[in-house]
Amino acid sequence: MAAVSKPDVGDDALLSKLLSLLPPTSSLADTARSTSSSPAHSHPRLSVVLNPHAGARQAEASWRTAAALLHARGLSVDEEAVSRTERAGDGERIGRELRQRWSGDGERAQGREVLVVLGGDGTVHEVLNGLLLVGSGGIGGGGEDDDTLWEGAGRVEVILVPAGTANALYHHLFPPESPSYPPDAPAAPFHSLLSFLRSISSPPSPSSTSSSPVPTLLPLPLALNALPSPCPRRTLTTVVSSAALHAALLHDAEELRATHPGVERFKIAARQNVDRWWEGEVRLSGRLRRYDPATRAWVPAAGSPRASSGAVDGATDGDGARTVIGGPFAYLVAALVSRFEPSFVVAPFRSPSHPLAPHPERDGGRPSIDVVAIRPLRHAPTAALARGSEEDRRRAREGFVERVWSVTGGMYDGGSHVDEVYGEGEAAEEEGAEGRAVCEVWRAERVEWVPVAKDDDLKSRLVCLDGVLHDLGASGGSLRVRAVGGGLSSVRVWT
Ligand SMILES: Nc1ncnc2c1ncn2[C@@H]1O[C@H](COP(=O)(O)OP(=O)(O)OP(=O)(O)O)[C@@H](O)[C@H]1O
Repeated sequence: MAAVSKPDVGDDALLSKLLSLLPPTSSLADTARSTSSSPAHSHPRLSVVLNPHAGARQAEASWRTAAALLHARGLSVDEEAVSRTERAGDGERIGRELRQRWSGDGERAQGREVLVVLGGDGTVHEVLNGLLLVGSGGIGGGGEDDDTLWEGAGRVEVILVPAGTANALYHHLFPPESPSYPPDAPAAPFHSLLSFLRSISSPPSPSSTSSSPVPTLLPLPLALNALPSPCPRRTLTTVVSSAALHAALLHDAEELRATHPGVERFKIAARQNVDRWWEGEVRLSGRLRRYDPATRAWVPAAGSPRASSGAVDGATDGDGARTVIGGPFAYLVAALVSRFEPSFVVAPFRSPSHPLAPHPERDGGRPSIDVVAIRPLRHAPTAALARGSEEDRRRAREGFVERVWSVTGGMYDGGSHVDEVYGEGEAAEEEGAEGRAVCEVWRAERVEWVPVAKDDDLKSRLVCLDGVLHDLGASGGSLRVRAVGGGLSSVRVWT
């Protein structure tokens, strides 16, 4: 990083507004240099990855604003430190190259690396995979535990500038319903950058920015996904691993991208798939809990699983509980973040400010994933109908659609679906409110999805990893997901 001439400022009024949100200081670079003995303040080196193709193609414009803001605070970025993705998948190459540069001998092998990512979730996903996933690992035999994450990850600080369509990770970190992050404010895309700049400024004066959120470096939640033969590979996720409706609708939504560039394409695609059910089972293990709508708290899940069909195993494996959840499923996601769109809150307990959020101390430093599922056969009338003829089963699926819409309505209503319970006599298993939950939520360390794969039905086998679709194949392959990160050695993001 070196100071360069003042970049283009597309919108001076916006720049002034952003500067007014920062504490006054003569030069942040001076401040950073003068306090370089402290790791938190050591001189940061900035690199930028920009996806010009993401979302509504606003990444270049956002970068002009971000660059101007950095420049105004004495932290300009050389053009050679800015990488633009040139095609799909390019983010991974750039992430790999950054790791190689940062792991070399000399100065770059230590100290802070600040990475500004301008794109959507897909861009973040690609860059982090290239940056963090090292070694060939092995999925067979030793399982996904053979994998290694780059040991230098703890030196990397990410600044997110949302430029995609959904920007789930960004809105998870800066929820638009929070008074601190009003979605229509000019600063809305720059909260992460502002936090970083606040962190290296002199302490705020009592009158200046006392209402600003305290800048925090938050470890990014990550999961390692192992895909089966014949194309075994590992992928890191930062948002979601999913199957069933979520994966199927993303498949159809991709075909709608050209005609419907905004998030409405996801709703159209959901309507095309909402009456489908997915056969298979989910295996949960590690530290395992289940949400109880009666007490609005986590309860231990071992010994208390209730599946509508299929095997149930509540055994303890020495590393926590192990439970098998039988299908069919109408909805199934393993979420790392609270939401998949700004106000589509699928896993509310992931939200950093929620009382049931993952908590490094309470969780003993163990990372987690929240599994959110809808199993139609937990609804007694639906289960009764589904036991009949093929035609009855079709009617059962159609009849259950309104339940799925009701749950997704709750997702758009701040995440209220987690407290939706069946009425008296409606639940297939009457075991208190926990048994009557329409939508089940578990928190686990490891999740395995074992679908009943059908040769002639791609959607029965599809999984979605941060928006990227994968076919598990027709030969009985499963998706294994393991929570990683969340600790001191993780990549962290400015919030
Ligand atoms: N120059 C490019 N041309 C075409 N595609 C690109 C280019 N650079 C990156 N891509 C691809 O663009 C895709 C979309 O990017 P990204 O996911 O960041 O935006 P989005 O889909 O609009 O947002 P979100 O994932 O937040 O909904 C990525 O899958 C990436 O591989």
